[in-house]
Amino acid sequence: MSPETPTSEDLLRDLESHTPMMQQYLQLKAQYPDTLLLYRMGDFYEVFWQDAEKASRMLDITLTQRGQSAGQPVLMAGVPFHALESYLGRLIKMGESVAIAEQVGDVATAKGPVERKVVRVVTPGTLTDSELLSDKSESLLLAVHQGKRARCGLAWLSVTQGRVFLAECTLEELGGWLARIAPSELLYSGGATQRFEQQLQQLRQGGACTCPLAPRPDWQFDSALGERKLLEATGAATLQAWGAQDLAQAHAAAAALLHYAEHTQGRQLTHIHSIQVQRGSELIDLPASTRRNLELVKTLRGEDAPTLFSLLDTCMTGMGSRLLKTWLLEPRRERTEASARLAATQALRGDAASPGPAPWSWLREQLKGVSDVERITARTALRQVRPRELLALARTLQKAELLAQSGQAPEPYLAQIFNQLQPPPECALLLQRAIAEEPAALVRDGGVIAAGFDAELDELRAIQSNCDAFLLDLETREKARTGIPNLRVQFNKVHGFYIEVTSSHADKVPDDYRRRQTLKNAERFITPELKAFEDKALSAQERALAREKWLYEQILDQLQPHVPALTRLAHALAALDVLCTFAERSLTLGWCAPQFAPEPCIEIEAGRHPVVEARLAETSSGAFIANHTRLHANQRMQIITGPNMGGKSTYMRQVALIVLLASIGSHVPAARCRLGPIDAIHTRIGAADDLANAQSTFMLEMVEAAQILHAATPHSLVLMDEIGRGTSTFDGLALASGIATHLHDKTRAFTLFATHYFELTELPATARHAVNMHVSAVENGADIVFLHEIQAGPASRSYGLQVAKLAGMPAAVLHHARHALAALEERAAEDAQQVDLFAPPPAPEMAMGSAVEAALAQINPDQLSPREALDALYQLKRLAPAA
Ligand SMILES: Nc1ncnc2c1ncn2[C@@H]1O[C@H](COP(=O)(O)OP(=O)(O)OP(=O)(O)O)[C@@H](O)[C@H]1O
Repeated sequence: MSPETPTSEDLLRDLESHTPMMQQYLQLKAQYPDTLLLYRMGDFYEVFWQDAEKASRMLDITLTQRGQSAGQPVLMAGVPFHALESYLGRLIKMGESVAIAEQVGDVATAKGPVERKVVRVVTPGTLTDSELLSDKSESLLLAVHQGKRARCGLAWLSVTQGRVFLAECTLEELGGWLARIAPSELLYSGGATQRFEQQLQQLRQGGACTCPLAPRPDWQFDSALGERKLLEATGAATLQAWGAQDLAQAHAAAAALLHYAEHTQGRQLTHIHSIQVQRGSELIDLPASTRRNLELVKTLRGEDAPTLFSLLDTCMTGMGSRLLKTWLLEPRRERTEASARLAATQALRGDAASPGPAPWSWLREQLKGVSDVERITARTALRQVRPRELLALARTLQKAELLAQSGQAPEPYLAQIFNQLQPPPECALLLQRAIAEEPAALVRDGGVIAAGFDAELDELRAIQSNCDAFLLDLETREKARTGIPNLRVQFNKVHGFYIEVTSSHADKVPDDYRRRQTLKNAERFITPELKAFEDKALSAQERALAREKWLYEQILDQLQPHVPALTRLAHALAALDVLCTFAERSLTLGWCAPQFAPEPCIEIEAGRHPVVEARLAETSSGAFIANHTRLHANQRMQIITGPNMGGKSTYMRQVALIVLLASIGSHVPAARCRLGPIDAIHTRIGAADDLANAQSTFMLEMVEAAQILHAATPHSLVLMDEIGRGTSTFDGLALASGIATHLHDKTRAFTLFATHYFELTELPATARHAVNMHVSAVENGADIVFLHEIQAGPASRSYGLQVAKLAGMPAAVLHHARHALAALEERAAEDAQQVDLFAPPPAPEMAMGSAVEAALAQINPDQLSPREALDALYQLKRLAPAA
């Protein structure tokens, strides 16, 4: 921003001295100080001063200077009105918010600048336009409240859904929540402490969320206000129905959330009909690192494919794709829902022996072309819906009705879905009757309401289309009445309708003809009947348009009560779509139904990595080798060794993916799968320098490993891939052995521990719940052939040099390395003094005189009130040795 360019506050101070148009602009801008304000001027949207500089930089549009206002040169930049959506899309992608001021006054009657109003505020987290939204993902707005005692309140919603989500967590857990919710925009209080704000920024930089952070006024984060707003939005008397009554911190966040959402939409959100409270303890924990490492929805390079989601998502509708993504990222620990989905999928797969297409295939045919009922419903509630969307909704409701009737499903979960597919009858009927077959894109263009819906509109339209017939009819009648053979009834724009009689027949003109215009050889007349017709015809078009607009508003009014039922219907369509997808994927990819077990276990027979398998098939690079996994209460850890490129990472990831797929109620890429309770999937795989956060590869590795050791439980699945490789061999080995021992003895999580430190294969000798596994490879002369089979026992060697040869390492380097390796192995054999890596260490020494330190260690500053903090300080003072 150029330092000379005045800010809008500077300019506002001198409001009176600006031109009337700039005064109007500045007054509007004052209401949206942090938002780029696009100001409609004729065929352009203009931005001024600092906004102009910003927009010109971001959109690469020309910055111009035109005239002066209050002695200041006016800096401006503009975009053509017809290209607005594409510019908006770009700005939103860059995290910018945009307010759009349209001309709302009458240009003809306005004195001074035409009245303008901000009609829309488009922000990354509150998008509703289908052109700006991705079909396959939600755009979520999240508000975070800094509560007392290091607690946070969270409230989030997608404006295109009818549900608000609430949660509360500790400050430490916030990163995990942000990663899980993945908001498009995050609101926090401008009154939050500096430390809290820094923490948010750090989480953002650390990749927990990538969206813009927007501070909002502190008063909006008010718990009582939030509770009231939630009650108002849902129309409920109490929040108990959703178990959302005792969440004061989350209510405070909800207050700011709803306030902001309403502010951007310019109206109350009337389509919020339910609240969902999310408790961390109900979901299987998938930390950000796990989502990333398992490439659930993004590849490690940040692309959309190939990922688990891209492989799974053959949904027929955007609603289905979005729901599938939600299911995938929010697996539940409790298995009732997953079991219901599995039973439904089984029913949809059908019976191979029965004739005709399988249920899933027939249903997917019906789901083809189904419109985005969820978003159309939200846009209806927000009164932003376009005529063609209503037509699409009408057609989908017809389809849904057919589906509802066809679905005589004995399977209870499907029966419940089919039940909800029944559209509200009056709603379907209303839309069928009201909307024309091929409506114009916008109501203001007319031709939106169907013929036969409204008598008055039909009459107005009839006047326009029957004009010619009426005039011919009148001409015939008048010719007969007056006996003037060349009498003509005509119309021109200046004089309107008239009857023209040549001068030679002037004597036959009847008394009721009034002269309108005299020409050289003719006279033009008007009659009371023609005058009445003229009045009707000339205003008919305008009146028809006005009538259509009014009727459209009436239709929107009548649709409002159906919004909850339509939201349910949308959800049922989406769920049906995902379940059909589960059935299709299961059959196409040869997956099996998992079984849930009450006791701790992960048993997989012939498991495969679905994405690697698909890629091998695509590139015809051979078949994927299936592998078994057996983990249970007495065998909780596998130490996996074997050559580079042998398939260790693939194997570990496939176990995690199978566990996740089973947990969401999908079939899994295996011949058989039995799964006990799971509360988290932790992964420590690979390492990428986190330069943004100033963390080295090794530091990041240790931070992630430490987090896992703190968070994992006996019901967690932990993948550790080559821990310790980022530092010197001894440090790395020592740390790896410590971590493996801790996971085995203390955490007792199901652990897959891949390593190149052969020393670690000694662990199972003393750790009774650990076993050695290795990926097989065979040597073929100087080359190596990977078999990718997981077998019992430790690997014999690591084949690093052979892999380097495969990678095209120069022969001279390999020659050198072979010599070096031989020398190293010889020396190692000579001083092969056994070091017992797994011998228990002596108890850590208590440092002398550490009473102060011990007391300090007990203190958690985030959980102290100011009073308690002061007391603690006095206590420390007392403990400190006298100086
Ligand atoms: N079970 C399998 N069947 C067929 N091909 C496989 C299998 N597992 C792995 N591969 C192939 O081998 C490649 C390397 O696998 P992976 O990355 O898992 O090896 P790794 O043992 O972890 O190697 P490193 O120790 O170097 O990390 C994969 O990209 C895949 O193409």
